[in-house]
Amino acid sequence: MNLVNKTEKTFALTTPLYYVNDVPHIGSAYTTIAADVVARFQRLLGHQVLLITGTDEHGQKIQRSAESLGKAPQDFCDEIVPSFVNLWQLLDIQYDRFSRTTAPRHEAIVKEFFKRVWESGDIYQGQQKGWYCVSCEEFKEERDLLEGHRCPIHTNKEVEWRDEQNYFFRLSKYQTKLTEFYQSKPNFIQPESRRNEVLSFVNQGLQDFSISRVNLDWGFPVPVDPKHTLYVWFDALLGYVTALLEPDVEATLENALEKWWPINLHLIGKDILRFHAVYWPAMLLSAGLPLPERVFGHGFLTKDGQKMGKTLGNTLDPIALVERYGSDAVRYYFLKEIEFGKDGDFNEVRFINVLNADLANDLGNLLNRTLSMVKKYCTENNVPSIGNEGIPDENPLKAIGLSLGEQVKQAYQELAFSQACVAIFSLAQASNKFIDEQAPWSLYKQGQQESVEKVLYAVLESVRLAAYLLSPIIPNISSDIYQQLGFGINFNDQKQSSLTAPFAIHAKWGLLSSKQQLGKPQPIFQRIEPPKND
Ligand SMILES: Nc1ncnc2c1ncn2[C@@H]1O[C@H](COP(=O)(O)OP(=O)(O)OP(=O)(O)O)[C@@H](O)[C@H]1O
Ligand SMILES: [Zn+2]
Repeated sequence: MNLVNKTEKTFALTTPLYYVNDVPHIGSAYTTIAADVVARFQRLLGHQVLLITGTDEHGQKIQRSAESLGKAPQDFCDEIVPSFVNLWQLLDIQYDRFSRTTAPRHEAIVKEFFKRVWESGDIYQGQQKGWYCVSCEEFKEERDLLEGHRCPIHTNKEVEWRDEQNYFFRLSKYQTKLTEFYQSKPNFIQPESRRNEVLSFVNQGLQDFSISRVNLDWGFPVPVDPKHTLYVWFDALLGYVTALLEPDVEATLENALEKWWPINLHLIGKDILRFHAVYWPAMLLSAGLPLPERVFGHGFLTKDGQKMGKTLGNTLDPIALVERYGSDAVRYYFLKEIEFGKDGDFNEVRFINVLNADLANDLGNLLNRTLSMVKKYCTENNVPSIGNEGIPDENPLKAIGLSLGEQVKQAYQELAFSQACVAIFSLAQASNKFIDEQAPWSLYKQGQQESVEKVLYAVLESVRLAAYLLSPIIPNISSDIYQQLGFGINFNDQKQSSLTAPFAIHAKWGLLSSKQQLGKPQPIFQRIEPPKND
């Protein structure tokens, strides 16, 4: 059966399917924002994109969370899920599919997949003994535990001893195949440090892992032995596949995989790297399916050096942040300030300083002062009729602008969001400097109208390019800038903007023309007053 029929023009990516043991927090938002930025960028490139997010609703962790509130697990999940949906809306995250592992269609996919693995002879019964972290839903090596048998990720939780009959997946059989795969696809695991972690884990020798639980009923029954419940991770990873189904087709693997498989990018935090970079490809090899293209494990947002998380409860509420500062501000800060892949702490003073410096000053003031100067010094309220040809390539802004599009494209493709921002803001900073040096107000007084218009054109065009290249990260601000420059483009209407503002045209310096009628100068980002220290 030829299950896959993917074309170059499609791009499918996933966030983790988040556990619904509690409402989402800034860590959950971090991955989802990054995924949305990648999706938006791919759409600008003209690709057909499928952004998948969702929730992982089975397993002991969820069952216990529900029990502690005296609720039935399904009711509990149904109550938590809207908090994810609402947060994504608040953050302008435009996903295409929301995959819930309790969806009836998902069970059909899981059964079919299980059957393929079963028929490969990779599932057998055995005795599982070991330390289990319910918050990770994972067995841990004794040597990795903290004092008092606590989980290194959930430092407030003790692991539990398990000794039970389970079904196992023959992971050890895939040791060589996986090693060969990692070698042939050096970009499969990113960043490099994560790849090295995985290689060293695999080199230590892979052990089979159990894929069923007893004494737990919140999950799918194991198809060949319903007394057992399927291990939550086995079913969760397949949630990515179920998400690929069109809404109205029958839930079969063939239908799911036809258009979008293999997934181009799994974006995850480093806590769940092993599942995605080792277990998942092995399961797919066993089922005879092609492997995903790339897994990127980013770092942790930390509080006092510890991973923020629902279990630890040391989280930051993204809703409060968005309500106070707006979604663009939150999106921008986390992607600009923390190198993607590394850990980063949140600090409110830093947050305010970065937003004021970059969005309010470098970009916002730049646009505002330039538009005001056009009003004052030019006879018409259109972009000065200089055009790209009127500006020599040595012009300092054009010189940066000419190569910026390609540079930023590469940064986005490498998920180097911070680098993309730095490169884009170097153009905004150069523009501010250029205005100060050229002093169009003096040129105007000296009657050098053409020189004035050249300066203003070069700056407006640079602001446009910066706004365009930032649009995946700050779609609202970019749309406002575009509107003030006379484009009727809203980057939150991605269908429209990918057609009317494709990367091939809008990422090039020199697009503005005198046809553009300028709008009223309005601040695009209000300066934030730092909190008073009292
Ligand atoms: N502190 C964090 N920093 C960055 N990403 C995070 C953070 N916390 C969660 N995530 C994102 O959420 C994923 C884990 O989802 P999960 O539902 O387990 O959330 P969690 O808050 O870590 O839960 P818990 O604390 O119960 O383990 C990570 O792989 C990552 O994508
Ligand atoms: Zn844990």
